[in-house]
Amino acid sequence: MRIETIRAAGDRPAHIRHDDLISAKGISVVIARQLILQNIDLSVPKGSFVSLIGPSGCGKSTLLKVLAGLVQPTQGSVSIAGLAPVEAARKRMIGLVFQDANLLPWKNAVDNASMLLGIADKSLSRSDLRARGQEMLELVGLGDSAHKRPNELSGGMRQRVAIARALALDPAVLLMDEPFGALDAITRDSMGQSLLEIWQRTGKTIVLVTHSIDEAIHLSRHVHVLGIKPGRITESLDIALPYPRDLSVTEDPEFVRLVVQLRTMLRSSHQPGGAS
Ligand SMILES: Nc1ncnc2c1ncn2[C@@H]1O[C@H](COP(=O)(O)OP(=O)(O)OP(=O)(O)O)[C@@H](O)[C@H]1O
Repeated sequence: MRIETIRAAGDRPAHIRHDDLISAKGISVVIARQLILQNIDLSVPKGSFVSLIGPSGCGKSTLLKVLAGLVQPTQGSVSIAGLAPVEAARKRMIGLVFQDANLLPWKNAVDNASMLLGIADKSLSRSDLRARGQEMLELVGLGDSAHKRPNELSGGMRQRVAIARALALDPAVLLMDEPFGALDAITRDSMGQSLLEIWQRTGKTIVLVTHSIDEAIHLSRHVHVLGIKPGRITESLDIALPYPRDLSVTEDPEFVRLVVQLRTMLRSSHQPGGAS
């Protein structure tokens, strides 16, 4: 399955495929009279794993917020399964995970994991919520830590709870903004591997913002490189390494070749306003 990404307006395909869960067309964002994103087209097929990578400040988070309905584009439109993002979010189709887990310090892991679900569905009883929270903690490998409060959890464990909290809503799409950015290299690797396994088990569609070339290649089916000033998609790379993947994939010669290729793409993306 290929993801179509169009790099410039003149390049736009005549139609978006039916299996695209996310379809963003002609997205431009102006904030405080600054052009942050310019004419971004992005299609993400259902069940795919896509990463966005690019220099700091190029607009990756802004693009993710546009997909989530948190930022309204100045131009262009986004559809999530045919719905505007705000509507999709209202129907609990979007799960969000940020760099900071933002857990409630006075609640234990299981109550944090079910917190958003409890807000979204008032009909659920406390025991329903606990059961769902526990199920999600088990999915993220934290089944034994349900009773622990955030201050008793490591950074990686807190992020696992944040992922459990997003998954508890059973969203179609998981939008993740540098979720492992604050973790040490080894924890980050194992979190990436866990995320892959969760993705394979749940079939969610994932869009991940990352600064890590290795992480993008290890996890994704497809990587989009954003350039800076203004933020736009400059290149896209298919990652044809077969799934399931584990960390040994990083020693595969094809992985190493892709790292070099993506690094070269990223280098050019640092040139403001450079050719797409
Ligand atoms: N609410 C806002 N007000 C003013 N400027 C903003 C706002 N939101 C984003 N920007 C600007 O938009 C640009 C893109 O920001 P964004 O956070 O999307 O980039 P990013 O690629 O995610 O950066 P990083 O990799 O450092 O997290 C930056 O120049 C930022 O200062």
